[in-house]
Amino acid sequence: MMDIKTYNVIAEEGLAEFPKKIYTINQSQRPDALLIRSQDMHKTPFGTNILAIARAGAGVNNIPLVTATDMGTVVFNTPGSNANAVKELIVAMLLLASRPVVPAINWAHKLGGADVSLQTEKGKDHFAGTELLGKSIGVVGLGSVGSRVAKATADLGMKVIGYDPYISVEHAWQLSSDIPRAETLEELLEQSDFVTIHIPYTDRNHNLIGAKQIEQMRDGAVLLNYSRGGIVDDAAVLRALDAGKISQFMTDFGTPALAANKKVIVTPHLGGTTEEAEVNGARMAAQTLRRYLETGNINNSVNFPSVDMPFEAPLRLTLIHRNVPNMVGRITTILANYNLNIDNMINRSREQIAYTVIDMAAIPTEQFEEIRTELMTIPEVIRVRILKNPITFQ
Ligand SMILES: NC(=O)C1=CN([C@@H]2O[C@H](COP(=O)(O)OP(=O)(O)OC[C@H]3O[C@@H](n4cnc5c(N)ncnc54)[C@H](O)[C@@H]3O)[C@@H](O)[C@H]2O)C=CC1
Ligand SMILES: O=C(O)C(=O)COP(=O)(O)O
Repeated sequence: MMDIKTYNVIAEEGLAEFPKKIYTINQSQRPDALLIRSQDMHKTPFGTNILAIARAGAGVNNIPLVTATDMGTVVFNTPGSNANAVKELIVAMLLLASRPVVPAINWAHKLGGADVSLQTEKGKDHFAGTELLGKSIGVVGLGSVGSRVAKATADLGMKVIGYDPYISVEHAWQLSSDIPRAETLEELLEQSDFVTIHIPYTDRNHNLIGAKQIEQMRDGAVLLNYSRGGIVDDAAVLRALDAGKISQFMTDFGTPALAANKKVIVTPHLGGTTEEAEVNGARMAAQTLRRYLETGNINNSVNFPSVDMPFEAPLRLTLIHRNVPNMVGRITTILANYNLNIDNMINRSREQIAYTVIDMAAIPTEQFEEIRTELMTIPEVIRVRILKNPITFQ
């Protein structure tokens, strides 16, 4: 049996992916893997018993990736699972930035008496807005969310300009060729009535939008941050709002200072919070976790290489080790000493870490621990697992 520990609200549909015959959920003091959303894993200790952490969602800045990698803990996310939810919220926020719908509703609800319609017609002009049609929007980051935002806003008749110097081939294909791309962030900022950010929080992206970038924006522009706090320098934004340089800031990452400012609209980290996105993310995370725990195959990892080798032999050895020369030689020498014949093998690396998967014929279960211990004597080996093929193992 393996135990999955969860943090945050994880959709039942995702948990249902774990068959009760082989998994328990939140039952063990020493779980085998974690299934989380925004839980701050920098402040949540986890030990080497944790083989993997699956983040149902996109951002992984809540997970100490270097520590996890050094411990041999594979971290996954669920690319694109909540991108439509974020896109739809961005459309809503753009509309709210253009038309004072919320104050207008609050006003309308307070109206009373027999002449409500008279008061309505007399007062509604206080709530006149503007239209999105023909306005320009700069989309910073053209990944799963940004590419969808670019398409949706183009469909609304906005003039879209994108910026993503690191765009993946897959996302570049998804992006309409009609959407022009800026060479520099400055070029995007200078041309946009609205600027929306859809990039991960990394050291490099800390305060990507600061005082200098805000100065490059159009006077009266609207800024949206539905990526992460820390990507936008909130103090610089508040100064720019007070000075009238930008007109509104809409963010999913509130602070007391932001919430106290009338030109700021704060939403409570709602981007990925729809029923559909929660189910998508939980299912995808659970499936990815199961694949890794049961077969050792890796996809959608943010710290380990992808590996997809059909599990056909009775036994599979998986080894996480440092990416240094002659590892495969040293590993196979040990296996040869046990007279073990290799059916299939794959070795992949990603930066400092490497992953070797070896398929072979059945050996007695009693030998597992001895072989595992011997392989662990190689100093660069971090973790060894021996997986039984549930179909072929005798
Ligand atoms: N508010 C919410 O609830 C949600 C927030 N997010 C945030 O949005 C981020 C993006 O999500 P996805 O689009 O799904 O991720 P993604 O990985 O598909 O796309 C991110 C894109 O940003 C680009 N990028 C990175 N640094 C950049 C920079 N300095 N300038 C321009 N482009 C840059 C990358 O090349 C990539 O194409 C996540 O990392 C997460 O922090 C995502 C989902 C929900
Ligand atoms: O996917 C992301 O990066 C998000 O920010 C969504 O976070 P959540 O799963 O709603 O806590």
